[in-house]
Amino acid sequence: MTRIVIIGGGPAGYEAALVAAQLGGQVTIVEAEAVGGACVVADCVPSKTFIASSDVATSLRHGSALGINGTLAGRVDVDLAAVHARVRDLAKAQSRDIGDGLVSHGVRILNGTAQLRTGNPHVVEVEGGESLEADIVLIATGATPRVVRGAEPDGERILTWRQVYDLKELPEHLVVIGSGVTGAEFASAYLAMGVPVTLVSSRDRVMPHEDRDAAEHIENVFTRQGMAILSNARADAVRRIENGVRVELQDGRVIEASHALMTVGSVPNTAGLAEAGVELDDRDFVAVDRVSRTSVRGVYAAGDCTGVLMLASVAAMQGRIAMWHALGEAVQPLRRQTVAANVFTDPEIASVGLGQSSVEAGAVPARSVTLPLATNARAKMMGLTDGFVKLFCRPASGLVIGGVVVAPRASELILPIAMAVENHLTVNQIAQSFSIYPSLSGSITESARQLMQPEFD
Ligand SMILES: Cc1cc2nc3c(=O)[nH]c(=O)nc-3n(C[C@H](O)[C@H](O)[C@H](O)COP(=O)(O)OP(=O)(O)OC[C@H]3O[C@@H](n4cnc5c(N)ncnc54)[C@H](O)[C@@H]3O)c2cc1C
Ligand SMILES: NC(=O)c1ccc[n+]([C@@H]2O[C@H](COP(=O)([O-])OP(=O)(O)OC[C@H]3O[C@@H](n4cnc5c(N)ncnc54)[C@H](O)[C@@H]3O)[C@@H](O)[C@H]2O)c1
Repeated sequence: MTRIVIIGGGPAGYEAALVAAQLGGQVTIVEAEAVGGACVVADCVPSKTFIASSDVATSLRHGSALGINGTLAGRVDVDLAAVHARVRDLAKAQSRDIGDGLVSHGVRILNGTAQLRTGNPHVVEVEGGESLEADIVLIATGATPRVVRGAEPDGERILTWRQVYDLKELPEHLVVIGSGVTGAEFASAYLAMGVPVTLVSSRDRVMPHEDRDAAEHIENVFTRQGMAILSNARADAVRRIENGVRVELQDGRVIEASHALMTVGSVPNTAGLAEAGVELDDRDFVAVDRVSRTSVRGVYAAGDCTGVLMLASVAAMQGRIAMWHALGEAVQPLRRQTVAANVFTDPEIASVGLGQSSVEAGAVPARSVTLPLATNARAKMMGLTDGFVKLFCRPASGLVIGGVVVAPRASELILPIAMAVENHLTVNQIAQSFSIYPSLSGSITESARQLMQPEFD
């Protein structure tokens, strides 16, 4: 039996474990905190659960435009203790369910911090516990919030995104520092809950890695809803002052607020690996190829510790690919161009495949169309004025190569475009598919129709 030791029980680790157990491996997961990983107990699952509550606040406010008054003069009443208890309970239950699933598949779970010693066999030492010999090791140790010197989180007023669920009251004024996806999502959620938000953005626009039109669209929505966005602004220091925080920007500007939320990115949990002979890249992520192999034979790595695309779905796929490869199954290398991703702001941004920046950089020739949601019959009925659908296809063949949806629940609307990209469908094939009338997805078939080429073209 192949002995497989997996370090880290997040999506990369637990999905890999399920595949390896299914293929007959003898599998042990060593996890320092809780099964499910930071994804389930601290990052993705808690934030999306929190956002589910802020979405309700948004709907209540939006109701008055449709003749339903659920709020008092636009104010919503947030029971923060109940919101946070729900976040914690759901994360715990999810962690428990994943643990139960692993055990029922025969996976052994050990609690503790693991240290890798490479060799033949490899040895994984669990702090204060066993030494495990392994034929195959998967490093799936994830990442940790980055700390800016001079702006160290204290868990009370200066917070990481993992600490917000300990707050007893909503901030009177929240400064969110860093406008990547994490910053944008929290800024959006707190704004919906009625908190005055200032967003400190180091670039000239928020979410610099997202589709430019989508990011600008969301920035306009944020501003219209009363968020203050400071562009080209880097925080140098965040200090405690009486009853609040003082944020000092590099250009001399100062913001005083009740709380600061640091969303300035993550650093990989890869301490000790270079010493074990595992090659790291210049940012300390584990260097891997497209089937998750590291520089050491028999040692694979997956998920955030590789920095490939820091998404739970990608972590899980990298983990599965590692085990399929290690255990001799046919395997398709990771294809970044088919990965769908979603930003859970209000409205959401979902995207897949090649986008505007690749087209503008001349990396790929494409035709595209952008349909504002305001032209969609269902959107009109729902009182939606923001959002759009954008579709990209090859100029001659009409092959769908990418798309962006900005809409409420865009995460649910992107799938037909993701399927088209994955399965090499053309705009004609999407255009000929029935969408429901009236529906937001009708804008996807409509944009495909607008991109259709006559047969003789
Ligand atoms: C705020 C936020 C929201 C997010 N929302 C989404 C989203 O909506 N959708 C999405 O797809 N992605 C989202 N992500 C990204 C997603 O959370 C990560 O991509 C995912 O957690 C990566 O999984 P992983 O298995 O690599 O690592 P993790 O989930 O971080 O798990 C790694 C585990 O390894 C353990 N570990 C570390 N070192 C050791 C050691 N030496 N010994 C033993 N155990 C160890 C840790 O305790 C941890 O439990 C979000 C991220 C953040 C920060
Ligand atoms: N919905 C989702 O799928 C989801 C949600 C959250 C995070 N993630 C993933 O996690 C990864 C990390 O995202 P993130 O947003 O946490 O980090 P990030 O690194 O993408 O963004 C951090 C931002 O903070 C800025 N910054 C750094 N120091 C600063 C300072 N001193 N002052 C002001 N700004 C500063 C950076 O320039 C950057 O724009 C991404 O790959 C993202 O896709 C995904």
